[in-house]
Amino acid sequence: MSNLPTTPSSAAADLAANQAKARAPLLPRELSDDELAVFAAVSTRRDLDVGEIVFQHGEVGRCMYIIESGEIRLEFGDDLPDKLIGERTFFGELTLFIGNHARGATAIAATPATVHVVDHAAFEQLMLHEPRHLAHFMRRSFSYLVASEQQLIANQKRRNEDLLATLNSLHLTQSELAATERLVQTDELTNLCNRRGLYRFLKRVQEGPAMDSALGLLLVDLDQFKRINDHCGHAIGDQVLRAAGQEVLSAAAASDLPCRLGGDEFALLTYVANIEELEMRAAQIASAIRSLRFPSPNQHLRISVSIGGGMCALDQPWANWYSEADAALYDIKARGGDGWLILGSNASVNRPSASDSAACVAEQIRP
Ligand SMILES: Nc1nc2c(ncn2[C@@H]2O[C@H](COP(=O)(O)OP(=O)(O)OP(=O)(O)O)[C@@H](O)[C@H]2O)c(=O)[nH]1
Repeated sequence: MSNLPTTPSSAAADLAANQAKARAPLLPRELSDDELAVFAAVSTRRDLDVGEIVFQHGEVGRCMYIIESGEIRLEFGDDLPDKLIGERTFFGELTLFIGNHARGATAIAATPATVHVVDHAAFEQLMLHEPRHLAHFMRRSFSYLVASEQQLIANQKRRNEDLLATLNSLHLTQSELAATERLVQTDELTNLCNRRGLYRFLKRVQEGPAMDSALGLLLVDLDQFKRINDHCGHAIGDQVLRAAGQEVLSAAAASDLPCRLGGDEFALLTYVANIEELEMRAAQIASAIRSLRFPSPNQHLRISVSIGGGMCALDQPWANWYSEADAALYDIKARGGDGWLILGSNASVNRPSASDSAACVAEQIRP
């Protein structure tokens, strides 16, 4: 047991300090003069060197401490900030209230310090002889604990809200990124995939697992489209491109890739059972586009297309079979267009049926 000693300073300075202390409101965990005297009367004093451990995190506690002089650092771990506490402050009190309580922090002397150690026997003495002081001390202590707990819950709630906001913004960024990615792969005029989208699809096809059906490629190019622009204007030209794109789309199944490569060039990558089915797709596109009608200065404008195609040898680089389909397209163009040529099929150059081929764009817009 001990009494709190006075610090070795002048009496005037002590008085001023005491007056200042008397005026300043107590911090929640500071003891009043009365409380200090009551606890000092039943406690033992312990001197600590810098770095000396008072107790360890997780250790079962037996005593509470009051700092007479110096500073103690409480280390809570788990990314929680340390706390530096000073003179008159009490800590480790839960062990007296609860008994066999595991310490929630490690307490270390941050400076040379002296503490009062209040053990269970001392606490029981106080219960008998100083119940009023003890009740007041406990009420204060509980209020502090409840407030800390509420603060902890509020912090947790705020952290959860922040986390939720971060997740939401991440989600938003992801959808924006996905939308941007879709946009850079989409042709503005027809809404079909553009050349960039086609290359991504080809890469996916070659790197992905093998499919049951075979892949065929059709390259579709409008005949003499430049003349449509020249004679009917760009607006009609755009209308023709949109309508032609729609017909390529109509010939595609959900797993196929219809796209506009640029200008008046379209492509269809399509899963088919065999080359005959690929040929049927080409015929469907050619006659559908041939059936389209547009207003023109002379009379109703008819258009035709040339289509080159072939089956895709997926064990070879895609550039190989792409250039073969392109060569077939060039071939049909060189023979006057308005038809399709599928490499490897029995038929050579095909043309739309006689009923469809009554007119072509060149004749329609000839002055
Ligand atoms: N209206 C319109 N025209 C376009 C667009 N993009 C490209 N063009 C035009 O399409 C025309 C394509 O001309 P060419 O490549 O010579 O093709 P073509 O006239 O069909 O000739 P062939 O293919 O040999 O039959 C060019 O005049 C381009 O200016 C577009 O988005 N809208």
